[in-house]
Amino acid sequence: MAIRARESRVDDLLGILLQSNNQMDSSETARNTRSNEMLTIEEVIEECKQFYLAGQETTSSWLTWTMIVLAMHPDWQEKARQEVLQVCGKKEPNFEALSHLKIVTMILNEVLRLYPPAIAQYQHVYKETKIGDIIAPAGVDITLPTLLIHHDPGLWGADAGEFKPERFSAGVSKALKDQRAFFPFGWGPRTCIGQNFAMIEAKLALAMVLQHFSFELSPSYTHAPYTVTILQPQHGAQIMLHQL
Ligand code: HEM
Repeated sequence: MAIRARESRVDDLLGILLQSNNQMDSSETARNTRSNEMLTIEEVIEECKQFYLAGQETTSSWLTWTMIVLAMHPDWQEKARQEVLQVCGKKEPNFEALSHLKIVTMILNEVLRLYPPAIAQYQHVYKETKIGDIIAPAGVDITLPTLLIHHDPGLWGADAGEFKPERFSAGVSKALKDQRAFFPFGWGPRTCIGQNFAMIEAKLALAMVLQHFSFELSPSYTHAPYTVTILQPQHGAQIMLHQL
């Protein structure tokens, strides 16, 4: 994918995300101050639906892209498998073991960078907000193009389009100069509430696949990332598994 963000706008766009989260209007504040009250049963039902919708396709897309990318890069697949076997053997990984999977975490972060399930994030401006040279009037909707920013060579280097998990070898904070440019789960007070859960889920699923199978792309696979709400492989992910 040849994707370029207009570099001069990137800082402004990132700033908008932070500032708009800090400048909630009175209705938003009122919503937050309700936090001590009991939820109604309808609100509990809506929260459950939200968890289901926000938590299922996103993690499934993440794991699908991870399988595709590791099938394309057998060297990283093998490195990840060796780490899992060293830490967990063939036993089902427990929480403690998952926290020691450094290479797996680097790979998962790099997949989130290249294939963020949520390709953009949307902010509504409640009251006029000035960020740098931009004045965002009340009522404007702002799109933060996560996918473009995650692929921007100005932020990530000339190899921004390449799968290089080693960029995350010292953690997210050291992967790039401005760590606000990596935001697969959003940012600020409304950041994804499920992100730690999702990371555990993805590590567990990937570790168990690596323990028991090697995998490669089928000749019928065509690389065509596209979005219908979530970033997905347009023609499916045809992957051949070989039991180990
Ligand atoms: C790869 C997995 C996931 C990705 C990429 C992802 C991404 C996101 C993003 C971008 C947002 C918007 C944040 C913002 O506006 O700043 C969000 C919000 C949310 N996510 Fe996730 N998410 C994932 C997994 C999950 C899971 C597993 C759950 C629940 C079990 C979940 C529950 C939520 C909820 C409830 C919100 C709304 C939070 C709020 O408005 O306060 N997400 N997620």
